[in-house]
Amino acid sequence: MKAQQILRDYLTSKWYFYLTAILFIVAANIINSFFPRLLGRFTDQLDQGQMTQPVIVEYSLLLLAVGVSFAVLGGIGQYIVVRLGRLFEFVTRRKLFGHFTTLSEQFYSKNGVGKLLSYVMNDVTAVRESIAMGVNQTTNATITILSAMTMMLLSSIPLYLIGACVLPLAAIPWIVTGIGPVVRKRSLTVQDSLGKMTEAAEEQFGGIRVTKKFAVEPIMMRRFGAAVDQIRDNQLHLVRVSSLFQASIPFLGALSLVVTVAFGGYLTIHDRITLGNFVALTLYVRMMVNPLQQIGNVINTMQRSRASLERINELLAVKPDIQEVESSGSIDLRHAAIHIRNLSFSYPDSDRYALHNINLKIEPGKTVGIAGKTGSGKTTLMKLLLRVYDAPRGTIRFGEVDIRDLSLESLRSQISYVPQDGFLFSTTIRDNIAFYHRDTAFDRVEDAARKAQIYSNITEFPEQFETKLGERGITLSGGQRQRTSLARGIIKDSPIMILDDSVSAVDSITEKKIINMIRSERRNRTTLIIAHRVSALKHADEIVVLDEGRIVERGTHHELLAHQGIYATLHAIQEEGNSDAAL
Ligand SMILES: Nc1ncnc2c1ncn2[C@@H]1O[C@H](COP(=O)(O)OP(=O)(O)OP(=O)(O)O)[C@@H](O)[C@H]1O
Repeated sequence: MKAQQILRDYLTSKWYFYLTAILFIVAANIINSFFPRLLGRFTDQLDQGQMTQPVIVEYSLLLLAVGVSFAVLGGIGQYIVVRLGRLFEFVTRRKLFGHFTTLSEQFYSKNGVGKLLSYVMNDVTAVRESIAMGVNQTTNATITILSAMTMMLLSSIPLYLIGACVLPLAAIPWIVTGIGPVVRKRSLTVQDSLGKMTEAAEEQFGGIRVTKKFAVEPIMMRRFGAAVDQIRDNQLHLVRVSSLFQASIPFLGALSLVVTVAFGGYLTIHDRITLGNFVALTLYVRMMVNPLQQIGNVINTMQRSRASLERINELLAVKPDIQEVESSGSIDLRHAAIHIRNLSFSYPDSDRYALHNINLKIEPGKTVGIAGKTGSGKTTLMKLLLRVYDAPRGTIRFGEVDIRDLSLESLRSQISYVPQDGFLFSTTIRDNIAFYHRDTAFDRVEDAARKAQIYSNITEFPEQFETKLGERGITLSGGQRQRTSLARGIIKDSPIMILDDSVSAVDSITEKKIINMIRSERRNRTTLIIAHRVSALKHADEIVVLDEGRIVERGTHHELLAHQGIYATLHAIQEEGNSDAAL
């Protein structure tokens, strides 16, 4: 995507509104340029002793008409431009958010949430400001300068005088092109450090509970302080150069006025120009300084927002890691066996295999338990089944269809994945459980809550299922969160269910009830259970044990106990724990 793509598309789609706004601003400025001319004439009549009461009234009304027309027409033009700028902000944020939803886990593990927020907030605002300002002030300035020049040329002010007066202003474009790129570069650094600060803030707020429990607030303050200091340094670096830029333009304006007053004044006292023309000339030169300053501001802002625009466009150009093939289709996973053949996988930025040569066939309707130490690859295997990451082609099939030939919608809508720490949204418990279909009947929500053994907890809250969670509501305990997330998985009622350590935070009695419920609910439907506790796995049709990414044991509970390997050791330790607890 080209650097200016999103902006160009927007401007092209709204060109007629922009044109209307520009016409209003042009008309306002042309009318405004009559101001000095009227005052010049007024001065001449005053000078020649022709001033009468009706003339004063006439000039006052004319000046009033100029002022009102300028305000009304300019106001309308400005309103349209500002409105369009806001619309751009809205459209771009929606587009960015829509794009974020297509990007994969890998993208999010590389880009912190704070950085992405900074794109959506700071960068979009910077571009919006620059378009509104750009159109408004550029039109204002260009027309004011052109009409001032035209008016000067149409009056009987000598050309050499006009030339001498506007000469200092000619240096402005030279300054603009010289300093502009420096402003842009420094502003890119500022935006980067703003992104880093948002990222740091996001992490600090996210981890505030841990920080407090470890009483390490000073360390966190120092770290955050470092991010803020970095911004200050970068901002000052930018301010130095942009202030120099801003200050040099009024200086040149003042220089023009000095020339006008000195040279124009000299010619006036020698009767080479009229007093009225001298007044008009001074006003015209004065009138041109502001627009020139505006042009400088616009260019300054544009340079800054260009950096933001580049970042937005780069982000929109990021392709999702997981791509669907054009011919992707859907199959009914209820009757499809899962075939995993010679599957080896390493994460994109890692040089070691997370899974080695996995071979596993899961017949439809069977329950498979997966055990293994932490880091042995259990979740990775599940991520590959959900295509959070892509497994090499040919290594995972559902029935006869390669996973890569299935549409993501078909695959993911038929798998219910319950992670160990399911994220709950800041909405009601009901909406969290009915996440997959918000309009699910209430009795089904209640039923799922009962099955997940969370019903009685929910009904104890004053607002029961309508209780809000998160920032504006209550905080659930770890075990309650896990069971709410389990209810969300149960209600989906999918052909395949994956419980990824989903009952690790509940007590053994509740775990037993949940496992029994899963066994009866999911009879004849494929279920994969990852667990560290043997009690959650022992009823599975087959149990596989992973170690360092390899399947090292497989069989039923009894076969594995007889095998006297890792599983049997795990069982022995846990049994011992239970009997210790019983003593
Ligand atoms: N996004 C990632 N990028 C790189 N390496 C990863 C990523 N996620 C996991 N790993 C690595 O892959 C290996 C397997 O991790 P995985 O999460 O599958 O283990 P696990 O068996 O599910 O562990 P646990 O029981 O603790 O959940 C680990 O060495 C881990 O560090």
